[in-house]
Amino acid sequence: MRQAWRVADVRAAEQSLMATLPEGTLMQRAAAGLARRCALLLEDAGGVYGARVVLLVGSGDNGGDALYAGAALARRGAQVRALLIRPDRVHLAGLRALRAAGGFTVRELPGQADLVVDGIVGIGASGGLRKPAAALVEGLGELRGRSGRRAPVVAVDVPSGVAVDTGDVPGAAVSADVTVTFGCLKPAHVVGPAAVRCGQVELVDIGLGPVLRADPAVSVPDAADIAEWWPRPDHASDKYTRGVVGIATGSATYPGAALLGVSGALAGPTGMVRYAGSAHAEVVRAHPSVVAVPRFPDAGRAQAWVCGSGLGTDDDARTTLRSVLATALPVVLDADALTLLIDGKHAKDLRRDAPVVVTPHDGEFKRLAGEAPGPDRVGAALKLASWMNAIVLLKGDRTIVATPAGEVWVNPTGTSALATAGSGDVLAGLLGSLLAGGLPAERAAVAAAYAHGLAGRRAAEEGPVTAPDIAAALRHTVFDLTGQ
Ligand SMILES: NC(=O)C1=CN([C@@H]2O[C@H](COP(=O)(O)OP(=O)(O)OC[C@H]3O[C@@H](n4cnc5c(N)ncnc54)[C@H](O)[C@@H]3O)[C@@H](O)[C@H]2O)[C@@H](O)CC1
Repeated sequence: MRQAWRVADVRAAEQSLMATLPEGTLMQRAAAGLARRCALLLEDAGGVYGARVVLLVGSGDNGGDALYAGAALARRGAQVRALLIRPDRVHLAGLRALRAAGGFTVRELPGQADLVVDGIVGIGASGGLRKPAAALVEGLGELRGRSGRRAPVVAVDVPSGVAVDTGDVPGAAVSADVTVTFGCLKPAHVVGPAAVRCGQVELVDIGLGPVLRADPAVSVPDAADIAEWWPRPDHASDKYTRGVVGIATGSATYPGAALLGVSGALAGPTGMVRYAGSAHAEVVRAHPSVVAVPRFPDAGRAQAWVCGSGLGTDDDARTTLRSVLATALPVVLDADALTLLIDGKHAKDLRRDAPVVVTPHDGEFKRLAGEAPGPDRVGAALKLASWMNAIVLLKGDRTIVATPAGEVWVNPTGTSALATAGSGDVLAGLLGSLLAGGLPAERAAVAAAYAHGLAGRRAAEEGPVTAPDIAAALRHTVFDLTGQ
């Protein structure tokens, strides 16, 4: 897994590390790593010697990093030009180093470049990018160099203009091909529209790890985490010990929601799927292995329930939701179940010991929380999790999982292929199966989002994606992840 820390925690760690080191050591380490990555890019595009490098240099230490890295490239024969955003406020030692290496300053963006280094602003940024930097970043992607190739943009620490702690992009901002960051990841590298602006993120070790004492702001799972967590049967397993998941979604009016939830659940680790609801006949016809009944009280035992999508919002739906919440089992609430929560009539039902996972998209989030997630999606998800005492899976390009205890995960496998009707039903079913299979609720939510994203990508390889394609791709995805 990867983890990201907030600016205040990074600053505290840097300060305690700097106190033990000769002045400037950290910047030298950062600049060396930055220069190395820039040189690799130039080597791929005709070599460092003779390459035209443009540095965009802001007034803080981020600009200092760019200047020192520029000096290192100039020593290898690159033609390095620095455009100073505020010539009256520049990292003087960095500028001296650049000049001593043969680099020089320019007043305007040159017409040609083989590489652009964005050192306008780093973790010291506040608010959106200000003039004149804002105007400067507009045309960056157009610069071309030797053999007409577009000049890659390398962001120093973070792309200038992004909100580092939230991943928001409030205005003009750099879109980087590569972001070279120092010490640890920050939230902007992994969440929100900023993450897309980072391009490929490369972490340079400057020795921060041992002094980074604060809890991370967000964690990002990788395939190894999901493989480790995924419940697997062993020689002693039977259909009951693997867990039984119950699906209370869909209706005679919306049987599709039931079928999709069930198909998501069938791709999970449980040994049996039960269904309770008025789409029972359709469910059995499509999935003969499912034990389906019309009413929740007749459903039999399960280890987790999924309730919501396609259920409707009438009295019967309310009764089902109330019954599901009255169990002592982990529960996933989606779609119509979330709508039923909005009037507060189920506040008492939500006071339960077993976990509740809610899976809103932005519209549902707004109705549940009373306001849209806004620019700080992690903060918003955490607030709702704490308020509802539930795990919140906030759907999006980078789906967020937030817990009432303050943990946050961001899913890295999202794809626009998942933005299709019924996709969330498949996710909820899979999540229910992981819960019933015994995973702690936040891990079940993280693992479900991860596998769901991979399945969406896999399905997209074969053409336009519908929800049944995602469910079908899940089986292969789970096999790839777990070997089973
Ligand atoms: N602190 C450390 O130990 C290290 C810091 N390093 C670098 O230092 C950076 C942080 O340096 P600073 O604290 O000097 O801060 P920055 O260089 O990120 O930014 C500070 C400057 O940017 C201007 N600024 C702020 N918001 C702006 C906006 N919205 N539009 C335009 N200009 C804006 C401010 O006027 C200020 O002068 C890191 O991102 C990293 O690149 C690295 O050298 C590694 C070590």
